[in-house]
Amino acid sequence: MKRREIKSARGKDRQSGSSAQHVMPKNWPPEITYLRSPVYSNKLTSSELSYLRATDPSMEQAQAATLITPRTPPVKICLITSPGNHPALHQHGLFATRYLPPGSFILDYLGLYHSEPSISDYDLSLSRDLGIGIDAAAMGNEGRFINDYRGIRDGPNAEFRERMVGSERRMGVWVLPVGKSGRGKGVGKGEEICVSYGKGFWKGREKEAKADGDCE
Ligand SMILES: C[S@@+](CC[C@H](N)C(=O)[O-])C[C@H]1O[C@@H](n2cnc3c(N)ncnc32)[C@H](O)[C@@H]1O
Repeated sequence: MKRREIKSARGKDRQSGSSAQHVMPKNWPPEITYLRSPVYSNKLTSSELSYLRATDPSMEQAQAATLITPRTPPVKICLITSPGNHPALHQHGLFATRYLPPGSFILDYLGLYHSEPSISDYDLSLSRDLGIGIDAAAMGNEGRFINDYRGIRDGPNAEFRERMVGSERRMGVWVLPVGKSGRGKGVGKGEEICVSYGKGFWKGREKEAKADGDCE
């Protein structure tokens, strides 16, 4: 399958092999490559590649109604300047540009599909069993700016869930469904989109901080 990667050029980008133009999202960092589809590490084994590109009929069926990927996701990248107690103050976050109903698809988390150990803050697990992750540290899309809900709101309003796009496995970001508790209310226009990174992410951070402290 041919991959199309978009390279930065004075804010406006051209898709290679196509005449389609794509304007980079506002506030996109120029040093990060903006992607519209995943990039595969050349170190992935053939069995890892077949997992990533396998056709899983049950998933395809389940996602049939949501397979159309909007060209421009309903999000914006914002520098967080307020409130002053936001835990990611002076970093960026991802915000909804319109009301997003419960259970709706927002965008895919794009980056480098790889299976090497990583300590990147932007590495999202795609298969724990195979050790495959999606690292958006050096390349990715708006998904890399989604913050964890802790310290921002009572709970997440979005979640990561796998989906198939054709025969390609992706990690999508979805608005939380209404759910049994009825807490999934959707994401309001202008509201920050937050997921749960999982306790493991923050435990790993604690360990790193402790190890750093031990060296002082
Ligand atoms: C995937 S990035 C999210 C985007 C990041 N804020 C940025 O501007 O690039 C993950 C990093 O964001 C920060 N972060 C995300 N959620 C956070 C939270 N709830 N509290 C503190 N830091 C958070 C942490 O530094 C974390 O390593």
